[in-house]
Amino acid sequence: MVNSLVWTPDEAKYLKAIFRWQETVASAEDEKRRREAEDAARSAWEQKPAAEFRILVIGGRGTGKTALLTRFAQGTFHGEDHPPDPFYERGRRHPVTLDMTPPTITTTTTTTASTPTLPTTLIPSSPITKSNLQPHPNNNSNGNHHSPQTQTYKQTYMIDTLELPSKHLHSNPMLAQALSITEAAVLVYSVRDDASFRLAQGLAEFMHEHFSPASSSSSSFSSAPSIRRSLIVTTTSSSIRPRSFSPSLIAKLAAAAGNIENTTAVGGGGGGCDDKGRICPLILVGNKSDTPLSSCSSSSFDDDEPVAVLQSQRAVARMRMPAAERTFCFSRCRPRLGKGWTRYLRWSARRCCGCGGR
Ligand SMILES: Nc1nc2c(ncn2[C@@H]2O[C@H](COP(=O)(O)OP(=O)(O)OP(=O)(O)O)[C@@H](O)[C@H]2O)c(=O)[nH]1
Repeated sequence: MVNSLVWTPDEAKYLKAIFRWQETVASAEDEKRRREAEDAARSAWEQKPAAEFRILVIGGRGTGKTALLTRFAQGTFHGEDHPPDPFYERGRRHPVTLDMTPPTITTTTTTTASTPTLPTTLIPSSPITKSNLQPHPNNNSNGNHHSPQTQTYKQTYMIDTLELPSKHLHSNPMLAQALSITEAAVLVYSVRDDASFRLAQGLAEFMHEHFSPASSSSSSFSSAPSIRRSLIVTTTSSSIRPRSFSPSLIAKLAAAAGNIENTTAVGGGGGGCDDKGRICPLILVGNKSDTPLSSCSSSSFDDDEPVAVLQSQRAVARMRMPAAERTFCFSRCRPRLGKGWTRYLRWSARRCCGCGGR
């Protein structure tokens, strides 16, 4: 029937079939992603992670922290209709494998591609084994390399994400304690909810103060500011020996936890170092960006882009510290739809203070 919401039996049957088909496709895809995530986790675990990192995920109520972490660890999205996951305990543990490039490698001897050798002093943070060292496709494969040489290798890290319950957000001691046991923070707000953004700004300011050398009782920072960039980040996990990691590596891992795709583009964010010299990269994540832009209020737009993006950049710019890498600071995501939001990434990259769109 035209112009009517009453369907003929045939139309109803047809629509039902379509909906059932869509459901089947969606759940099959989700199931496939979940299985892939599990396989990846298993094989990464077998490779033995080089280190563990704790990443704190904070943000207002209902901003999608659980959704982000479920997407991160399981590759799936649990909507309102899904029953809660009984195994979810305010956090997820999941491995992340990154392509690593040693900062500089100069070899004076002839090496072969099958048995690459790296000067031990150039190994960045953890042992490189033959199994995870893979020649870069651009490398000369005839075996004769002369300096400079670039080789990438894969390194797996275990990420322990902790979600801070929103009721603890207003307790500064609680938040400070949570920050003191984590290596990086993912700060989440919902792009649909101004109040959650204001809360995120307040949290960012708190973190700025918490990690600001100015608030530190130690005076060594003010006397030697140039040392800050190379300060050692140590993990507090008793099973891991303290060692040095670059802030950009931690930022990449935090980006992975925050479902920020293309982590090679994310070098760091706001943040700073506390009085123990710990550097805490911060990544600000605008969640639920699957909302069609046109459905948001027109006052939220500027040149077809939401003002929240600019607000986020300002918020992070305000808290940028000399210790933090000056590259990426925040991004938007949509765990509901999974991957595929590089448009936002590129958009933010272009506007991110001086980092261009690498
Ligand atoms: N459309 C859409 N909905 C989302 C997205 N992420 C989360 N949600 C929904 O938002 C609601 C809240 O998500 P949660 O992940 O439970 O949020 P939370 O921050 O963990 O909430 P609290 O634990 O109460 O603080 C749920 O109904 C999710 O399905 C998204 O990217 N898009």
